[in-house]
Amino acid sequence: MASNHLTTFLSFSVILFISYVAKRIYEVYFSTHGVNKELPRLITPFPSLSFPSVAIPLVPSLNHYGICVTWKNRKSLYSNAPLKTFVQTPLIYGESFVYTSSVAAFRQVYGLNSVFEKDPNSTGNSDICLFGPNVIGAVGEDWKRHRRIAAPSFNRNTYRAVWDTTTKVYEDMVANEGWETIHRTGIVKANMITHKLALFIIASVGFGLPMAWEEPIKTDKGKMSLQSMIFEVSTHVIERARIPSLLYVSGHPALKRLEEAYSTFDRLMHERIKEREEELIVLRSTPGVTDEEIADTMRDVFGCLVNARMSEGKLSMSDEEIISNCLAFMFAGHETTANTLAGALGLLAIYPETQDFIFREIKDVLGNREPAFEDYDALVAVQACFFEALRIYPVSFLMLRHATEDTMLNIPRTDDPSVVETIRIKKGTNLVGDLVGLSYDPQVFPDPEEFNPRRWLEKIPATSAGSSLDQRQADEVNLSGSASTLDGFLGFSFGPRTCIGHKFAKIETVCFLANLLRSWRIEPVLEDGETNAEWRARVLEPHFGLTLMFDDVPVRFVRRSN
Ligand code: HEM
Repeated sequence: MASNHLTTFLSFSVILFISYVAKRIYEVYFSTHGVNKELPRLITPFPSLSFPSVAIPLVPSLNHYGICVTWKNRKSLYSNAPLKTFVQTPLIYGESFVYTSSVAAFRQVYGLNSVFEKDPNSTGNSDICLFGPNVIGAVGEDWKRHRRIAAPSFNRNTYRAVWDTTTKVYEDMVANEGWETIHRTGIVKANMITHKLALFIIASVGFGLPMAWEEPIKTDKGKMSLQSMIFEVSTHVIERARIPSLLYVSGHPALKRLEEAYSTFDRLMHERIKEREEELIVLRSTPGVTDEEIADTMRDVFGCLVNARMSEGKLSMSDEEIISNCLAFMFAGHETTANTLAGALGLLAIYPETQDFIFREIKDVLGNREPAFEDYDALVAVQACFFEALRIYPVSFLMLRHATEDTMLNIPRTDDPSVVETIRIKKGTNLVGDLVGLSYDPQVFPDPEEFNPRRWLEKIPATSAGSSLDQRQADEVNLSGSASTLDGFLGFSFGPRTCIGHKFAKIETVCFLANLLRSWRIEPVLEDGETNAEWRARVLEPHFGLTLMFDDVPVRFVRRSN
């Protein structure tokens, strides 16, 4: 009797297995993958943007490159793709994804009136919304509401605060690290200082929570310090979203830390919303106080959100949504800026002549005075250095969308750009904007592995930090489709959902680089007999999560004599 059951069970399992294999074979080899054209295909065990792909160690011989498929294959992925578009087809599990690195396709997918949308349930989007909807994860009308309320927070006052705070953090760093009087520092982990910087700026300019360069992990009352709390919250969003709450009772130290950080963050944010609202009520009822004065008091991004919410009425954004947007800014603004700047410092270390070129520009612009916010515009080579580092390391490397209706993409052929071909795309198809593919396209960026900030010099638009558009105006320009995005530079995306913090990030990095490079030369810390190229391959090979990241980037700062 028992053996009969076993035989039935086994036969049933075999039938299920064969049906699954047959279904996979059909899907892999005979389905259209949502497109009407025969596009080059990359067959991998799983989709790159899926849990198994991230969890299972890489096996390049089986085409299992995980989430860094585009990085690992950046020299070859599009060599047989005349439309700079291919289909990734997973063999074992999951749906196909269409990848494109074509600038023309980017403009259609991310531009105005596109039918391609973010999927609010996709990995990353749903995680980042763990406190509630926010500007990163929301779609449709809900996203418009978040963006409309959040955009005015990114204005000239904010940018000035970014500049001033960055200068202060730089000075704190030099004083606290004991670099004021020395000629040559010890080994500096560039990624550590850039993470600290980015965290401080977002905490201070974002939430009005200034931090000190040296801060203990615990307060004297044994509680987590502000710095540790913000660091924990901004770097462990995925873990917080994914780890089931039941596991927290295990009392594992890492989970305890996470729980403490998130509950403190939640409590602190609620308290601060209340404080800010009370402050605003007093201000608004004070005779003679102008809107400008109110805006000036509510200078940080968080204050602007509370102010905007009060102007529009409570229903416009709940407390949870304000907190969720703050988490979104912390997440989106911390790792991205820190890793781009770490990459820039690493590249500058191995390109001394580029450093000298940038140093000469800084000297020409500033002479011997300190850099000021108004200098941003003139520091073109420093800006170019940032763009080039972001091109080489596009931290936000994949931008996922799905087609909300049947649509098409018109893409010029690489071998004859006068011939434009149409790819019809079915509703529901997943599309990935591949920023690594675009950044390493030799047609757009000749000699793409070369760190060459000069390639951007003529493309940097003549707007200044002082006179430039605030984010609301920038949004309007983007919506009108006339944004003067640097040709081919889409590291901050394009169109209505372009990065809301792009100027925030640029001003922070340009200010930091201008301060650092005017006083110091950066050198790589090489191992015995190591060349700069070997150092680059060892140290500047990124790894990948929701963003592109670096481990230790060991450099040394040597004081410039003039
Ligand atoms: C080097 C630094 C940065 C890079 C490379 C970067 C890149 C990007 C990219 C590519 C997107 C579009 C993603 C997509 O549509 O799938 C984006 C969106 C976004 N970024 Fe950034 N970002 C940076 C810094 C910042 C900063 C400093 C903030 C905030 C303080 C920020 C806040 C956001 C937000 C809120 C969005 C979502 C906008 C929306 O969907 O309307 N980012 N960023």
